[in-house]
Amino acid sequence: MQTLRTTSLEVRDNQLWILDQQALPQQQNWLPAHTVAQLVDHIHALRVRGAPLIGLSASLLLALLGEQGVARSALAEALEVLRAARPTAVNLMNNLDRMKIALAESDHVTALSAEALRLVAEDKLLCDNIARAGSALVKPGSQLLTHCNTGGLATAGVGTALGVIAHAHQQGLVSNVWVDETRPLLQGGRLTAWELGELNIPYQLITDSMAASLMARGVVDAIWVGADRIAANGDVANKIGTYSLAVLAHYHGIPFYVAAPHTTLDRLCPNGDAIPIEQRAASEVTGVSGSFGSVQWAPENAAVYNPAFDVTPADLISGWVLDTGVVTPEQVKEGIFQP
Ligand SMILES: CSC[C@@H](O)[C@@H](O)C(=O)COP(=O)(O)O
Repeated sequence: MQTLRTTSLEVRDNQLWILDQQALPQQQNWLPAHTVAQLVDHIHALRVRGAPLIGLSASLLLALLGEQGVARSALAEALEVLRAARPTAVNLMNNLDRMKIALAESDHVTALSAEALRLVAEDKLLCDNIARAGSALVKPGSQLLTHCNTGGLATAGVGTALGVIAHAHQQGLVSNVWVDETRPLLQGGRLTAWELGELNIPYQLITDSMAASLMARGVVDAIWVGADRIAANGDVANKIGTYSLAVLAHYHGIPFYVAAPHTTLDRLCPNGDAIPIEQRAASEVTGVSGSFGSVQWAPENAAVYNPAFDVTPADLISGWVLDTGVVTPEQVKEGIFQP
């Protein structure tokens, strides 16, 4: 396969490499993702993360394994193992559905490579379209608040919600970005802060619990988040903490926007209750670990509840900003996301 490089994925010497998103921003380590076991381990550990990126990494690896001569039956098994790597983000399943069709073609090796490269190229375009559609909603001088990481690290392009913010900033519309640190794994504090710094976009990092008082002070003009799955009724699963922001935004009369590619839409999922929510290890809540090592502050054997995502009901969402344009609450109520 041709050499390919995004912010956090690389195909070099016919092998897949990933930028370790757990070591960022202190270290920029490119790690091999040459086997299914390696990639699944990276996905579990969130070294590869973000709904679009998970799907793209799995598709590229399948294509590369095909080129290396792995048998069609073994590729089919690999596809199912990859599909189960993370349950909430539907982009993984959507991308692998397309790879499965390629796998069934007579020249499956060529078809898999072409499809994986097409998915990467498409994702870049989807991000650009989302950024353009979303920035039209940003008012001059805005202070925007975002949660988790939805930038170039999480996609093959400029990102989703963060792509909107970056595009709006280029147009001179953004005066400040409030970055939720995003407990427990700190994707905001580590990754979004790093990306905004690289892009020279002014931001201030806050702990998640500070968002309410900022809204009460009137210094948040809009909230922009990504999505891991959008159900047919418009409910959205996204990083834990998103729902609290939506409730706060509703109370304070602040617009709350979800930005995502159409690959995040699951028309067959009727509502948020039907979205599988990943439960994660207790150690993520009892302490913190990273390139600096590990610290635990909770008592040994503390009982922990650690869902990775929550569901924001459609009623709290002001607009779904897709690559196809802005979808309004009225359109969602009329059934635009229904099958
Ligand atoms: C463009 S990324 C969209 C979502 O995947 C993002 O908002 C998010 O919740 C990521 O969660 P993560 O657990 O870091 O993969």
